[in-house]
Amino acid sequence: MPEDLNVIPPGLKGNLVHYISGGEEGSLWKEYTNVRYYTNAFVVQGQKILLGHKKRGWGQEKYNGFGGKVDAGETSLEAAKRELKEEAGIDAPLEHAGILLFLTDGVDWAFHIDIYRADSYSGEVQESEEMKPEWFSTLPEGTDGLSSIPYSKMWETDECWLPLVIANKPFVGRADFVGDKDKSKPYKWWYGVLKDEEAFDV
Ligand SMILES: COc1nc(N)nc2c1ncn2[C@H]1C[C@H](O)[C@@H](COP(=O)(O)OP(=O)(O)OP(=O)(O)O)O1
Repeated sequence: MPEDLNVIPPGLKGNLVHYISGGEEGSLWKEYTNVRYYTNAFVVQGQKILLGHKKRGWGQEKYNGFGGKVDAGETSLEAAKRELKEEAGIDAPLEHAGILLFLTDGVDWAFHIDIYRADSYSGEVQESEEMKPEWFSTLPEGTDGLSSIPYSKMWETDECWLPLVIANKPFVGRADFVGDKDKSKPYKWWYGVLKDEEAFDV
């Protein structure tokens, strides 16, 4: 059956090549009135990716990229570079890789997360108050003594889009969660690969 490329969820736009979706049949996307802007950055070097084990706050004990809120007066890219420096101690030539929209219970706003990636960095990777950085293999079987990406210790559905970051394919996606904070579970999700970066137009 051909894909219906007009099914992009509310809050996203893009020039789609293909998508994946899942969740409870017949469930609806949540309504939201506000958006809060965040960043999340990944350094990918050959078959290695740098993740951080979050030590406090939202997503504590999960592995993730490095990022946080975009402060007033900052661009998203400036915020991404600042957060990478604060949380992992490094500078990197970050490039925009994707946009994610996450909704969860208890708030009437959506997380809009600009995803960035870089193939190189400068400085020394260092643990911070917020994150403990750790290299993982991008290969499912691990490589060079590194474990594979610990998807079971990450936000659910990360497995849908992190391979796109690694493969450098532009994407947009949305996941709506139900339940309390860090214990929330996705009930509906959708991730689409875009033809080109210009298609990021949310
Ligand atoms: C499914 O939901 C999420 N999945 C993933 N992979 N990442 C998420 C999700 N929801 C939020 N995030 C990311 C976005 C940011 O990178 C962090 C949260 O940022 P944080 O709350 O730590 O923001 P800071 O500005 O660093 O906070 P402080 O005020 O504590 O410094 O998680």
